[in-house]
Amino acid sequence: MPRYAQLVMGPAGSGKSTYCSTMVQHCEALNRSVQVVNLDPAAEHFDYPFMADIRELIEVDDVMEDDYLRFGPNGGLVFCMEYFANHFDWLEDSLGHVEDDYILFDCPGQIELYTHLPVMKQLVEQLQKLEFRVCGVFLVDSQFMVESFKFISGVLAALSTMVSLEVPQVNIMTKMDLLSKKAKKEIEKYLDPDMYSMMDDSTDVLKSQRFQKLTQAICGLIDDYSMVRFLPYDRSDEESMNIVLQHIDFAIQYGEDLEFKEPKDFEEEKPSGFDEFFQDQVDE
Ligand SMILES: Nc1nc2c(ncn2[C@@H]2O[C@H](COP(=O)(O)OP(=O)(O)OP(=O)(O)O)[C@@H](O)[C@H]2O)c(=O)[nH]1
Ligand SMILES: [Mg+2]
Repeated sequence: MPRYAQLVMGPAGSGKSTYCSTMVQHCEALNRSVQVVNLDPAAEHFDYPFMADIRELIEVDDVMEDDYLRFGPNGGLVFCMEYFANHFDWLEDSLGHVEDDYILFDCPGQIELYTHLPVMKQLVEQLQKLEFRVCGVFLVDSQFMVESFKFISGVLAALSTMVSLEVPQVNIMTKMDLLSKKAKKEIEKYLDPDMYSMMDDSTDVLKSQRFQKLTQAICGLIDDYSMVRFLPYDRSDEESMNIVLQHIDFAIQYGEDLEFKEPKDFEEEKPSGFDEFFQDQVDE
């Protein structure tokens, strides 16, 4: 039986830890058992129970305080993640070998982890070795998406993660509950990839014509290939959480194995029936 994993990624403060805690509560209400693993060695506060915590292995503060290493917070985090990649046996021991389990991995917010460092890809490969079906969940804060050039940078960050990890990915716009009615309407165009090329920036931030043209050209490219789309995530709206969960479940085929059992049982009877029939014919 496979196991299921969501890698919850995204820029700093995009709402990854909040997503994990609200998703666990949502799943509990649906009678589904979901666990969380903290992979952020700099994390301090959690409002969810976790099954494993990377800080048992290594913590950013220890790396920064080390007289020999002398890292700052970002370099320290990269060091921690590389150390983690060299000690995946810790992860294997912490996860155990429970079939059919469903785990959310709360990742750190440094964007370089998703764009060019190899550690996330190594983590995906390790999880696949442990029989996990992995779905990337990339979070972007909806507050930053109201101007088109900011939206493009969100799209490109999501795209570069998708390309480097090579697993199905669901992109999510978080904190929708903070948007006003007007902003919600405004943001609808960002939720429909067919509209990307038509995006027109109404703010006067984009004064340079060439910058505007570049934005439009990138939007056109994304639109032509329908490469990236976003789902809204509103933690105060069960329906929006359900839609996100359904997309992820579909991407990792959660529950498919259960549906397979019935037809298999039915088909197993058929061949033996045919065999008996043909055996009878031979006997005659
Ligand atoms: N209103 C609202 N606030 C949110 C939501 N998601 C996150 N927040 C707030 O945004 C802040 C950052 O959220 P976190 O969940 O810690 O974000 P994160 O991505 O885990 O941050 P890092 O781990 O530091 O990268 C917190 O103050 C949260 O309460 C949301 O859906 N709605
Ligand atoms: Mg966090």
